[in-house]
Amino acid sequence: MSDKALEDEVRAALGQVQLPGGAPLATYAGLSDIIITKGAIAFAITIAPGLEASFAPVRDQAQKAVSKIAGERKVMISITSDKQQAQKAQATAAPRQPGPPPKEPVKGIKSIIAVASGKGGVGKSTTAVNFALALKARGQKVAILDADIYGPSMPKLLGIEGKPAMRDDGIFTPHEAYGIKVMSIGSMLEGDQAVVWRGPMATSALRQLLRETDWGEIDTLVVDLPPGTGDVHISLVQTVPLTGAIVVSTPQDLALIDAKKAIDMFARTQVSILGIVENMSYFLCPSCGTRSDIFGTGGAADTAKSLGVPFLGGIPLHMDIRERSDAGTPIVATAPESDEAKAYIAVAELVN
Ligand SMILES: Nc1ncnc2c1ncn2[C@@H]1O[C@H](COP(=O)(O)OP(=O)(O)OP(=O)(O)O)[C@@H](O)[C@H]1O
Repeated sequence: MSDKALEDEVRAALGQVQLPGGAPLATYAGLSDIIITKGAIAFAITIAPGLEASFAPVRDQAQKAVSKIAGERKVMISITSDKQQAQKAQATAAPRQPGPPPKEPVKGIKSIIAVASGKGGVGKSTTAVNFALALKARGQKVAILDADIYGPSMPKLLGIEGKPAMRDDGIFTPHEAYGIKVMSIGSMLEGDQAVVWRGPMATSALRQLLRETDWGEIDTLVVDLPPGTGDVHISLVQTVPLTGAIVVSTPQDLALIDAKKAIDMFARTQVSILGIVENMSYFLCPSCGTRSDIFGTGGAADTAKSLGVPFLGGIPLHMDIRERSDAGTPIVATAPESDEAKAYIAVAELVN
């Protein structure tokens, strides 16, 4: 069936779902575009603030109705509140719940650590995967959630292919690599879809990947966040209790300015900063082992000090880190005795 035909079927199904006032959801002004990908059907329902409770059954009914025609695709429906809709929806408004909804732990997961960076390309994902593997090497049960909608890289970094399996009840069974369970938002995206997945779609996908995955018993879930600060970060910090965040930066000043912004965002949302990791901190000559501080190392340590957050150490710029990442054979798993791997293990030791 073509995507357009499937979209029409979804709309027809939504015609059978009633809003609190009795009108069909299909014609509701707050219904977003319906996005169809190979792995998912996603849309958002915008409501007035305070109507969350009365729209929860609408979401459930829509989920059921669309799931019937979704086949293998995951159905992702997010409810998002918008002040501009407030007046329109006033007539059916339910009493407003005071304060934000409580943070809910994720079943089976003891601790969640987010890995963030102020900007792209500083080595956040490489650090996240090797940090997770270092925790595993220290005896923990570890999982990774790749929430980087702009460049999901866990499938490549861990040599994972295809979509995760889904049980009959719609719950994902995560991939497994090097003894770590892995879910990536990349399995829901196709090509260049990050742009349309911004906002409600991305947060809805994050919620489902977190909550509708059979993680088993996990000591630490490492979440690889998108670079910068945005919807995915806000959604994560508002909905799950985080143990804390690690911010990755390169030694250059500019990257550190961005890192400060990321730290500020976590501070404002009461997430504790576990520390800053300085990536590509120094160059280790592959043939003679000589260390050169080509970027002027120490910037992250100074920034950490001035912000009163821990400095977790530096990771060398080393060809082996890049080559093994590209090959899906991360250094901590495949060369744990190397100095580079030891740098990641030292970070894990400081955090845990
Ligand atoms: N310490 C390192 N030494 C050598 N190469 C590295 C190092 N860290 C990361 N890289 C390489 O730098 C590139 C960017 O790394 P990575 O994808 O982890 O960055 P990122 O911050 O997650 O980027 P994005 O924001 O695009 O997701 C990759 O090719 C990776 O292999």
